[in-house]
Amino acid sequence: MGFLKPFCIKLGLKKLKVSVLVVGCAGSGKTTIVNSLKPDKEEEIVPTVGFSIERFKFKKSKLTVIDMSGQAKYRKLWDCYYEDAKAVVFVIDAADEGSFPEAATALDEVLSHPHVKAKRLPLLVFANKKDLAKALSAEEVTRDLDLSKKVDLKQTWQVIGSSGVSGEGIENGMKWLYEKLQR
Ligand SMILES: Nc1nc2c(ncn2[C@@H]2O[C@H](COP(=O)(O)OP(=O)(O)OP(=O)(O)O)[C@@H](O)[C@H]2O)c(=O)[nH]1
Ligand SMILES: [Mg+2]
Repeated sequence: MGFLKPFCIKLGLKKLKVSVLVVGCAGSGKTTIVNSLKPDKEEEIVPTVGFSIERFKFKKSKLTVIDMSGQAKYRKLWDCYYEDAKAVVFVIDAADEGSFPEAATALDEVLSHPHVKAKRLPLLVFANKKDLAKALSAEEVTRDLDLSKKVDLKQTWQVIGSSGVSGEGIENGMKWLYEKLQR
């Protein structure tokens, strides 16, 4: 059945069930992005304590999204979820260049985790808050964080400009991820 599964999913005979891990620095917009994907959107978003698990449909897949807190005191928790994850979403506040060094260190830690390396998990980076005038573009974030050097060439990755507030770029990013997950 293993080799038939991708065909069954493509034909719509079987639903893709995947777990996606959402990480990034505190305040970068992870929960706002996850919330924008949910059919029942929450009015008020507060800093995540520890983590939050959300389950909803995206296209023909059933997504389990693990929205981690970016606060330093909860960072070690991220390590507990790589094993089951099928993809990683890393969110950067593109309007806060001061947060880039911390984001770069956090991303290095993600990419050097044994499960992420061994499974070559697809990595979607949201250069978030693009609605703000001072936000850098996806290309500028890629350059400033030296992403092409950081990410293993064999690992599938993409940087997409997004706004958790307006929703811009999020659907595109998720579509990209969805295509990678079907393989
Ligand atoms: N302008 C703008 N503000 C955003 C955007 N995304 C999130 N925010 C704001 O940024 C703040 C932090 O958003 P959260 O979604 O709580 O950030 P988080 O990454 O989940 O933070 P932690 O849970 O603490 O790790 C909130 O005030 C959001 O309204 C965006 O795309 N544009
Ligand atoms: Mg949060």
